[in-house]
Amino acid sequence: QFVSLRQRILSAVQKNATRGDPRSVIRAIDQFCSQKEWAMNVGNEKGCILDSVVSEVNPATVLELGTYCGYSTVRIASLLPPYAKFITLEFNPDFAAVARQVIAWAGLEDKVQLVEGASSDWIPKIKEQFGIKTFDLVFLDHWKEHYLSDTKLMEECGLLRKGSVLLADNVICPGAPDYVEYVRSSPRYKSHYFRSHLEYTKAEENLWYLGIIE
Ligand SMILES: O=C(NCc1cccc(CNc2ccc3[nH]ncc3c2)c1)c1cc(-c2ccc(F)cc2)cc(O)c1O
Ligand SMILES: [Mg+2]
Repeated sequence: QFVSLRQRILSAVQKNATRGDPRSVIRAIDQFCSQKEWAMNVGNEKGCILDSVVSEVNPATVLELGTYCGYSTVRIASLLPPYAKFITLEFNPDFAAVARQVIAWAGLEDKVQLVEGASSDWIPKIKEQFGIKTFDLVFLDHWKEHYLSDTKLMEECGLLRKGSVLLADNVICPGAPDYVEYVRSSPRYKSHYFRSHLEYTKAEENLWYLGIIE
């Protein structure tokens, strides 16, 4: 019968990765997606940039918008200090179901809270629901047309502070032009982009890094 791509990714992890070993989970997904079927994980090239930003910020609080199969979730969670609070938001229940199992296979289920629902519903509730004041790091990797509205919503909800770092995937492909325009022209942001490639391809891509200066 039909097996979805996300199920095939999960099977590749369960077959080829060692339980409790996050690096083997990342390697198994990257091998599957570069040798068998493309999937929209951030991938290893951009993943290394993500790793360096996480290590540099060394965040106590992290928000990820767009869990998908949990690839970037595992990369981030494996680098966090033990006291860190990490929330990842996924709208699609099927993606969330696979991500939970991938995160568990990596042995990181205690490091991250996967929340199912829409960012616009959840962002206003995060402070009270999770006891979080502001986020040190936000990784945007969900619907590209929601990057700008959700960034503004996070600002309005007081979830960003001087020094908060937003890291946005796919600002070129598929692209988030309104978001890039807004943060580049806003005096409140110091922005920087990392040249890279679309996951598992040679297509040009950028990861957009911005520090909130205020
Ligand atoms: O579109 C993308 N990803 C977002 C996405 C996509 C589908 C479903 C969801 C459902 N998950 C979801 C939704 C709303 C949400 N609100 N809060 C959480 C949350 C979670 C999310 C994407 C596409 C490409 C790509 C495709 C094709 C191509 F040719 C080149 C490039 C590459 C990427 O790296 C990408 O990240
Ligand atoms: Mg992406």
